[in-house]
Amino acid sequence: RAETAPETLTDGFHLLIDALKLNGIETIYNVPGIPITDLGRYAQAQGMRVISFRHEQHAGYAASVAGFLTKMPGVCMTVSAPGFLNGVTALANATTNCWPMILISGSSEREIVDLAQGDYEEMDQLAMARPFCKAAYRLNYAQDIGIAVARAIRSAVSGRPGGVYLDIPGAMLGQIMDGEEGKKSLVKVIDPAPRQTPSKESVARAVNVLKEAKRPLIVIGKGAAYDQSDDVIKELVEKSGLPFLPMSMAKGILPDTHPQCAAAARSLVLKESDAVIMMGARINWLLSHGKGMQWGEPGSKKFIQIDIDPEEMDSNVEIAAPLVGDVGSCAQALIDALESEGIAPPKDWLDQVNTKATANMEKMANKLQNNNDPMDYFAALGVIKEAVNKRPETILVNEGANTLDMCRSIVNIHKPRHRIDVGTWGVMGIGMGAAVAAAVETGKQVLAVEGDSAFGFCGMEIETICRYKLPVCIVIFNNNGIYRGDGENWGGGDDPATTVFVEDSRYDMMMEAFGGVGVWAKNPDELRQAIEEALASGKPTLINAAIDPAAGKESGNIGNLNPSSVVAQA
Ligand SMILES: Cc1ncc(Cn2c(C)c(CCOP(=O)(O)OP(=O)(O)O)sc2=O)c(N)n1
Ligand SMILES: [Mg+2]
Repeated sequence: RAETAPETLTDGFHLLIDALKLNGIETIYNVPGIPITDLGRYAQAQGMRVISFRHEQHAGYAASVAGFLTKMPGVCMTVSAPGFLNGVTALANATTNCWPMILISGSSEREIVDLAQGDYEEMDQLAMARPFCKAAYRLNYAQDIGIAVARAIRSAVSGRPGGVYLDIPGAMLGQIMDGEEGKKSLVKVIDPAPRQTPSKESVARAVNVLKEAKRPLIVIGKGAAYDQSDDVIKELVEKSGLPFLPMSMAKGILPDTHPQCAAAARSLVLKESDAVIMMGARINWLLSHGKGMQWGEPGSKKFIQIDIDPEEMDSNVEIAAPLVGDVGSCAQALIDALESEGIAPPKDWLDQVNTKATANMEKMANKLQNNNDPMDYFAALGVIKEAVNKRPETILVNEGANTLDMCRSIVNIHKPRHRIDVGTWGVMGIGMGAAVAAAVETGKQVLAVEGDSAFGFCGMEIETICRYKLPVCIVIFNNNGIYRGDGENWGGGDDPATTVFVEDSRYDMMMEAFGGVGVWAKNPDELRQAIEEALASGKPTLINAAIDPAAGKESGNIGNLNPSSVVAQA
């Protein structure tokens, strides 16, 4: 084969890039290193966007958020063993969130791994990845790249989306083959995530439940946001006249200011509703598994569940009307069926919900207009709320405990997929990877509202944000603590047991070190001014917002999940 003229030759490096590009994947989120450094260079040379991070976990979070935003698998590329393991956290988080992502990691040759002969960064990565993802494949031959990439894409986005691992031994990249043969070996995936329509019987069953309901509710989950069937969802909500409760990353499919939004009356609608449509929302810990006092008397409501995965049904509570299919197809089927049944909207119930929601919003509004010194969460979030209301195109990224829980209920979202947060796991450290992906994939301005502890998990990526000059404004709610410190030692003291950070840490100076704009905001007016300038300029900015350490509560709204010790209290 040596006599073949070089220009007709290809190799594993170039076939992998060709396969990704053939399937519309234009961006790789990575950390370069052996054996994938040249792969990244060749990808750039062939016009792909290669975004290099400081740690693979955040490259992986970025890839998974790209998957959530685009319905195409985000690609994270890492070196072997430690780099692969750093990416696995993001791969597992993507799978838990049902976001499509492909982790491509360089690896050692099988024959060395299987004899445990101690290769550079040797690890049986394929075996290690399997428990944390939807599917895992290993490439041994360059001619298989086309089919392997096709399989990885289809596994990532079909059915319930999730993380997929693709293991690429270094030697495979260097394998050569005839250029024409190589081209023929590539596969363009056809219809990787086919629409799945619900059966007529299942739709009729769901309509029967709604016919008897006096106080129905729609809970909209991030699965519905992912589905991008925004108009159909809006039509179902508005034609049915039902109140809707958006889960945090479903906010904005219909604006939080919509007259049927029940977010501000969450306790009322969960307790009093007698039929609940779960739309791309799983009944898991985020909804107390559908049990307990917040759901009213046991058996007091019937559940209709829309999910792409039939096995999700009855996972926590009995589902009276399972609707298996993609959100868009199920919503359309319900619209058609409700129209033919002529079910009247539950006007009295909606008025009751609206009255409660309006009263709660007024109560909250009064708390947001304060100039307390030191600043508290309410005042700081009042500024964030105004800023997003003024620029609804801004994509909000959010993590922390109080910073997360209070922001979720106070800051309105007006557009679909414009709020990205900690997802199903409640993982800290998602923020900077999410901010990079949101800016890179959409080109929009990003506002990342971070607890100071949460920021600590991903803070080094501000250098990545500055290096690519991304339109990201980071606001750190700096209450000097992972929560609030441990009470009696509040103030930092010299007791190492405290969970208090260095008081008044100057995170803003970190940003200036990388050429970004750094601001220390000590009151709502300074915070407002700094955010306004950042969103107007689009410059990478970090605003260090001083928050009263005594504000908020440990673990935000989920402190009840902590086990308690009887002995300690004795
Ligand atoms: C990877 C990881 N580690 C630890 C936690 C536990 N955790 C941690 C460490 C939080 C930080 C809260 O502190 P913060 O400064 O980010 O927010 P507030 O001070 O505003 O509450 S919130 C939370 O659930 C987590 N969720 N994820
Ligand atoms: Mg904090």
